[in-house]
Amino acid sequence: MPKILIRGGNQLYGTVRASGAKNSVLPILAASILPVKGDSIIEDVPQLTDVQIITEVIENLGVKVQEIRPDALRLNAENLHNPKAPDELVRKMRASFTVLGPLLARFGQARVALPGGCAIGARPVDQHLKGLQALGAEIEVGHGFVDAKVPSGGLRGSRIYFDVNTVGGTQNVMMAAVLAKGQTFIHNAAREPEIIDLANYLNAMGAHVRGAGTDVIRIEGVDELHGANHTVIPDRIEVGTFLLAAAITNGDVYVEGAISNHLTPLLAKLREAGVSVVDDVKGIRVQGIERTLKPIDIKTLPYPGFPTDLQAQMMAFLTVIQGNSLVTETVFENRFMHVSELQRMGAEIKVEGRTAVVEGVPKLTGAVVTASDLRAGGALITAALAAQGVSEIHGLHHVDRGYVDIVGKLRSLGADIERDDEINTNKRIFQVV
Ligand SMILES: CC(=O)N[C@H]1[C@@H](OP(=O)(O)OP(=O)(O)OC[C@H]2O[C@@H](n3ccc(=O)[nH]c3=O)[C@H](O)[C@@H]2O)O[C@H](CO)[C@@H](O)[C@@H]1O
Ligand SMILES: C=C(OP(=O)(O)O)C(=O)O
Repeated sequence: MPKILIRGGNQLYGTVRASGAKNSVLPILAASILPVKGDSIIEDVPQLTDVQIITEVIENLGVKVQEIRPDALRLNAENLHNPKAPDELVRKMRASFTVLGPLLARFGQARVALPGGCAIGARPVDQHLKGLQALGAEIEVGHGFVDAKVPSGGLRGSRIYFDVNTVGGTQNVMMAAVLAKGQTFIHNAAREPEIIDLANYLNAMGAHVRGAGTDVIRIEGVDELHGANHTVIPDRIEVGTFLLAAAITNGDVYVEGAISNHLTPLLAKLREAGVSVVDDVKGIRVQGIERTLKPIDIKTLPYPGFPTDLQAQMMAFLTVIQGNSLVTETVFENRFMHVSELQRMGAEIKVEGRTAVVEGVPKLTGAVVTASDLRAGGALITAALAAQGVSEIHGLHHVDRGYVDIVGKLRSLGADIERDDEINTNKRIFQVV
C-alpha cells in the first residue's frame, strides 16, 4: 500500500504557493454544464483525484473537456446529451451530487445517484431536494437514485429557506435557479468564499446572482448562459494546513496567494495561541518565535466560523501545546476519527460527545497511522512533521482528494518526507488535446 514517510523535527522554512480550491472548482465544473454556447476556460484548476472524478462525470454527460495547461481547462457544453450522471462516479465523490441542479436546469430532467454518507457523517441531501422542489422540480427518491424532472413550463423562481446551513445545497439551488423563470431568494444560504466564487462564474456566464457571501442570495433567472473565463480562488483549507504545519514545527513559512479574509478564524486562533501571523495582500506568513504557546478552544461552525475542514489539523497542532485545549465539532457528527491515530503518536486526547479535550504533551512520537478521511490525513501529516522519529501515513487516497503534491510542497519547505508508491504526484490527470 502506498504511504508517506516523514522523519519529524525539521522546522519548515520558505515560500509555498496555494493551489486552486477543491471546494470551488468542483461546483464550478458542475456549473460548466449550463451554457448552451461558447467555451469556458477555468484557470488554477488543482490536480486532484476529486477534480479528475468530476471531470469524468461532466465528460460523460457530454461536456467537451480539454486541458490547455496542467492547471487550465477549456470546457464546452454545446453537445450535452445525457441527463444521467454515472452512478459509479457519483458514489466515489459526494460533491458530484451538485450536477443535479444544473442538469435539471439544462435538460428539464436528471438522474443522479444518492451520494450516501462518509466517514465524517451521514450527510443527507434533504435540503438540496427541498430547494429544487421549491423551484418546481418533481423528485422521486428510490433504489439509491434521485430522479428529478421539471414540469412543462420549466423551473420557477421561489423563496427557499434552508433549515440547515448547507454549502452543497446552496450551490445546487443556485445552479438551478439561474435558468428558472423569475426571482429566487435563498434564505439561510451558506456564506463560504466558494459560494461567492461559484456566483462569480455564473455571473460571468450571463446569470444574475446577487448577495452571494451573505445569508440571502437573490437570483433573477435568465433564458440562457454562455461560456466564460474564470480563475478559481486559492484553497483556504490547504493554506490553513500549511500555516498549521509551519506553526507546529516553529518554522517560518509564507503561503503565497493565500487570502487572509478567507481564514479570519484560523488566523485569530493562531494569534490567540501566541503564534506570530503576518498577512499582506499577496499571502500569509507564520513566523516561528521563541515563545511559549497557550492552549485555546475552538468550535467549528459554518463560515465565517472556524471551518470544520481545519478542525483535525488544528487538533494536531494543539496536541503539543502545554495545558488543556477544547475542540468542539458542530458541523459533522463523526469528525473525530483522527483522534485515535493522534493517540498512537502519543497525543493525550479525550472525546466527550462533540468535544475533544486535548492535553498538550511535550513531544509526539512517530508511529504507523492511517488517514480515515481527507483532513484526518492533513492532521496526521501535520503531527508527523513535529513528531520524534519516523511516521508512516497510510490511507493516501484520501489525501490525494484534496492536497496537490503535498509531499513535494512540504519537501520544498525542508520537511524530511517521501512517498513510497509509483505515483508521480505531478502526473497530469487530464489528456492534452
Ligand atoms: C465539496 C465541498 O464543498 N465540501 C465541503 C462542503 O460539504 P457539503 O456541501 O456536503 O456540506 P454541507 O454544508 O451541505 O453540510 C453541513 C451540514 O449540513 C448537513 N446537511 C447538509 C445538506 C442537507 O441536505 N441536509 C443536511 O442535514 C450535513 O450533514 C452537515 O452536517 O461543506 C462542508 C462544510 O463546510 C465541508 O466540510 C466540505 O469540505
Ligand atoms: C469533507 C471534505 O470534502 P467533501 O465534502 O468533498 O467530502 C473536505 O474537503 O474536507
